[in-house]
Amino acid sequence: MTLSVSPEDIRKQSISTELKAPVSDEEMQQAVRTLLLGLGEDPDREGLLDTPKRVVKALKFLTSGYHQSLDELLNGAVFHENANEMVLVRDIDLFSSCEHHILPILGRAHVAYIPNGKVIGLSKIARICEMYARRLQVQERLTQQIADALQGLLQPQGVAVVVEATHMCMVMRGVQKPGSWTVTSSMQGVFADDARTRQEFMDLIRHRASFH
Ligand SMILES: Nc1nc2c(ncn2[C@@H]2O[C@H](COP(=O)(O)OP(=O)(O)OP(=O)(O)O)[C@@H](O)[C@H]2O)c(=O)[nH]1
Ligand SMILES: [Zn+2]
Repeated sequence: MTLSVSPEDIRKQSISTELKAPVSDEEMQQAVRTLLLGLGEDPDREGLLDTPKRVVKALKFLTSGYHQSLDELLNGAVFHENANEMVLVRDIDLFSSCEHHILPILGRAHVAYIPNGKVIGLSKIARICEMYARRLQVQERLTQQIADALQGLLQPQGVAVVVEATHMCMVMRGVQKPGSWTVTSSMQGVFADDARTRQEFMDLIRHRASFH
């Protein structure tokens, strides 16, 4: 199996800690301690003693997508197959972090493609979403990166990605609009060129599954 995403592209998908100024966990924890002090808290009270350590651990997990690559998460699960009907994985839960405030973006992704000789393991579609979500993001880029990854890996007839999400930076602070949510999409190939294919995708992401 040959991937059309070059090793160089795949390498660029992950940000190596070696390339960045090395910052120790200790220094990161000190920074959280400073934040706590700035908030008027006492970082030495019992409940906060381990908070710097916990915050650093949590943030590292929430951005662990920087250290993953498509190659690694795919584990070879691209198969030659003569399917040429739409494949859609719907309602993939997404937990990301906005790059402006480092606050949660909570939502769902719907990802479809029409194969062109190759299919991908279904779980890998959710893993691709997760890898890009676990970085500091804007919703538009997250949506585009998911679509570009599938396009690059499969050269399908088309890819469609819709992300529906609510941004805690717009809910809990700032403009404070709890009911608001944002829809972003990336349509490539036949989904961009053919209104009927795009409509079929839009209908499929709206219909109720019979087993629900
Ligand atoms: N396009 C886009 N904007 C986002 C996303 N997440 C957060 N934002 C916006 O980024 C903008 C940052 O604006 P600034 O004025 O620099 O920051 P701010 O003062 O915190 O803005 P407010 O949220 O309006 O209080 C805000 O309008 C956010 O709503 C995203 O995924 N995509
Ligand atoms: Zn934000």
